[in-house]
Amino acid sequence: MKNTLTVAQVQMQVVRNKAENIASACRLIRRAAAQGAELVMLPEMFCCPYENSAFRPYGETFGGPAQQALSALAGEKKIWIVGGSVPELEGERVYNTCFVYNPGGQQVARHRKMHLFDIRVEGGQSFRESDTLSPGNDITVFDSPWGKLGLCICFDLRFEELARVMALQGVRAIFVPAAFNMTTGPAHWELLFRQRAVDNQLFTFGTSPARNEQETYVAWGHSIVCDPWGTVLHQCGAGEEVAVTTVDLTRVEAVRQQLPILSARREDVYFIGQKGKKDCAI
Ligand SMILES: O=C(O)CCC(=O)C(=O)O
Repeated sequence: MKNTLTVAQVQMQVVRNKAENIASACRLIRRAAAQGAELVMLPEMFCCPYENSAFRPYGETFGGPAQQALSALAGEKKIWIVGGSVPELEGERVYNTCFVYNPGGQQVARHRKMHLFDIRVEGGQSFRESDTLSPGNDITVFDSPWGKLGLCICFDLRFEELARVMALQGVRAIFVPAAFNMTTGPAHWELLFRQRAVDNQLFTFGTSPARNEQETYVAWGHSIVCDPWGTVLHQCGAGEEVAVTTVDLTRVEAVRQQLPILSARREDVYFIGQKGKKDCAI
């Protein structure tokens, strides 16, 4: 198993033209590959404005143009690509989906966002993804030369159970294409990435679009990498950036050994209801 991983996070500016977004993503992925990235990661909805009215018209079925471009580029550059997310059309439904490609250009994972982002913060951000999107129902973990890796999309990160299940399945890093906003970004972005990293003693990578003040939904930016100790190894600003970070994955096993919290959990008492009779999953 490889222990050193160089990741590039493409914090790109998303515009209103889908083809232009795909072209920008490819241009920045090429730049990342030239800088030595072994795995390149894009933001949530990298080829679509983050807007309910846009998800269906910008969407694509399985094997659509954004997916084809990323698969071809992964094969050409012999890199891994965690392809942010795209609106994926299937029948009447639209999913917020992340596809992952290996250096052979094969799609090796697909995560459909499981928790839809429906919030209404007084005096701040409102959004209802469930007006247009359907939730996925599967936890996504995939094999790589660096061991098992996990995926979740933006709001999914708020659900500690999801990250915990992935950690218990053995993942060493969780990749999170995301687009927090100007209300929840400053309040919770860094906190959540550090929190999931510390709780589960693994790396977290969050990649956001660059901020665009003209858009209806203004992304926070601040793409981030946290290590299993909760240290922020890199955090971008708000503008367009390709951030390249090399991590030492043996930190996962080292921290788990030095501070053994995962192995010290008391599963025998973590349940709600009568002792010995688990009637509520946690
Ligand atoms: O959880 C948040 O604050 C932001 C989530 C979000 O923007 C999303 O799920 O797309």
